[in-house]
Amino acid sequence: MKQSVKMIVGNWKMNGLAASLGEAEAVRDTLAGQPTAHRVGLCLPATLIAQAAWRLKGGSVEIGGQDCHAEASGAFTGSVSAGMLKDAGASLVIVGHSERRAGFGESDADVAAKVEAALRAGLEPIVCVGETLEQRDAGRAVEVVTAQVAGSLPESLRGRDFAVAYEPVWAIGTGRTPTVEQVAEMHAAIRAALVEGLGATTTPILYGGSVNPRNAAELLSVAEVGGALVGGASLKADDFLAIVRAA
Ligand SMILES: O=C(CO)COP(=O)(O)O
Repeated sequence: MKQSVKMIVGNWKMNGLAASLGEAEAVRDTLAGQPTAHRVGLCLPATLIAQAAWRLKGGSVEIGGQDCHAEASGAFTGSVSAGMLKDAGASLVIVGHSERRAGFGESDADVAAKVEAALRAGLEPIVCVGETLEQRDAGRAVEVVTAQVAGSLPESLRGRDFAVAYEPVWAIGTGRTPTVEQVAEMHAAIRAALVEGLGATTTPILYGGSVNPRNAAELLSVAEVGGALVGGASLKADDFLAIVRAA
């Protein structure tokens, strides 16, 4: 199904200081003057969320975190809980990003536990899946991603608001993107897995990986692409807004 309202979400990763929130304010101001039908969000470093919530108050930009702990509180030095993100002003949270899966050893079960924590805190999770180049070259992309969907999305998501982001690991930060045929194949497989597992027929499936103002319109026009999860190009308001306009 082609979804008309898209979800365009920026992931700033470990980038940005208080001064960088000027870019977020520019996004807010532009959307105030030229409203869009699409949902627009920015997933910020945890340190900026409270200040962003205050500075962007009243605008249409949704604020999110980039990860959360599976527990609500406790002796987990350095970690941030879903409830803390919510308390700071977030409404979204990315979970299971490949940089967390690879760099921090997060398994599908770990991701599912974080999804549960996000739901308990009242956050809308954006659950990331995606194959490595090695897995794609071995012809296993659909199998790998289907297994990630089955393992990372708990039954408690049934009927809840959430999104899935398909982010092929080899497309992240590389300037390389899959062909529209590859995107269509992967998003169709993810939709089938979502319908089978959770009856989720309309949950947005975002595409992420080297989305930029030049390729956004083509990627966002593919069947079952319900939006974009944008890394590097979300750091500058002009680029991010160009992607929103391309949707
Ligand atoms: O990982 C990503 C978003 O979560 C994609 O990053 P880039 O857009 O920088 O490739």
